[in-house]
Amino acid sequence: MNVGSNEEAETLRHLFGVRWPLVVRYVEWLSTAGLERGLIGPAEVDRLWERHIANCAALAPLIPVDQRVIDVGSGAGLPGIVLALARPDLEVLLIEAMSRRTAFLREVVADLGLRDVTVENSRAENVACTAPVVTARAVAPLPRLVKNVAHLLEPGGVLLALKGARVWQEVHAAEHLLAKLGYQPGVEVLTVRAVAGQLTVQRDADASNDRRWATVVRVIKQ
Ligand SMILES: C[S@@+](CC[C@H](N)C(=O)[O-])C[C@H]1O[C@@H](n2cnc3c(N)ncnc32)[C@H](O)[C@@H]1O
Repeated sequence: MNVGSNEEAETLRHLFGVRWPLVVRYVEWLSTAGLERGLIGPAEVDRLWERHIANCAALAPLIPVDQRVIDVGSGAGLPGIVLALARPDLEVLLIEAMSRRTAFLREVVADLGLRDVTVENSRAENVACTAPVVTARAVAPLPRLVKNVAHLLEPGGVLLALKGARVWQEVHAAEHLLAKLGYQPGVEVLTVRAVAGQLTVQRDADASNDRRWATVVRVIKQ
């Protein structure tokens, strides 16, 4: 198991607490059935902790307590299942368009005993419910994402999208759409990393040269 630097490993253990064995089990699911069924590429198996679990865990400090969260395009459960494991106070709905993937998600949720996680096989555009928090990773470029999830957010609700090195290009392409789609003007770009055993959030730091830094775009609904 390659959890990353000592600091990152310590931070993850602290974050997941007593649920650590469940996270290890989830990683086993990803690297066995997830790989066999094509939800995880072979190249990802050795970097599940660093590139996927740690990256998704970075959303945990950005969500207030006892919230309902809709994770759009969950795929193999990233970030939705990681969030549910890190934050048992959250109620999480995983929306995934591909039935093969939702079958996997349902098996994992049942096996891990995640009673506050629900799985829905649908496209986000066709889902009618709303939540104060919507998350997404690697689902669509920001302009398409803000369009496809606007109806899922309650007034004042927050879209948290994990993004990569091209984040600023996506932000510039999306900014002019926000008012028309009912969002507050302006996009925040946040970076999250492990410092002294805690996940710390910074605004507008340059994350492009350090893959360990998770980059999160935050957009707020009016
Ligand atoms: C590249 S995968 C990323 C999966 C996961 N979020 C991750 O970071 O590993 C994108 C996933 O989003 C799903 N997806 C894309 N557009 C969607 C939509 N409009 N509604 C629901 N799911 C969608 C796809 O079926 C796919 O499983």
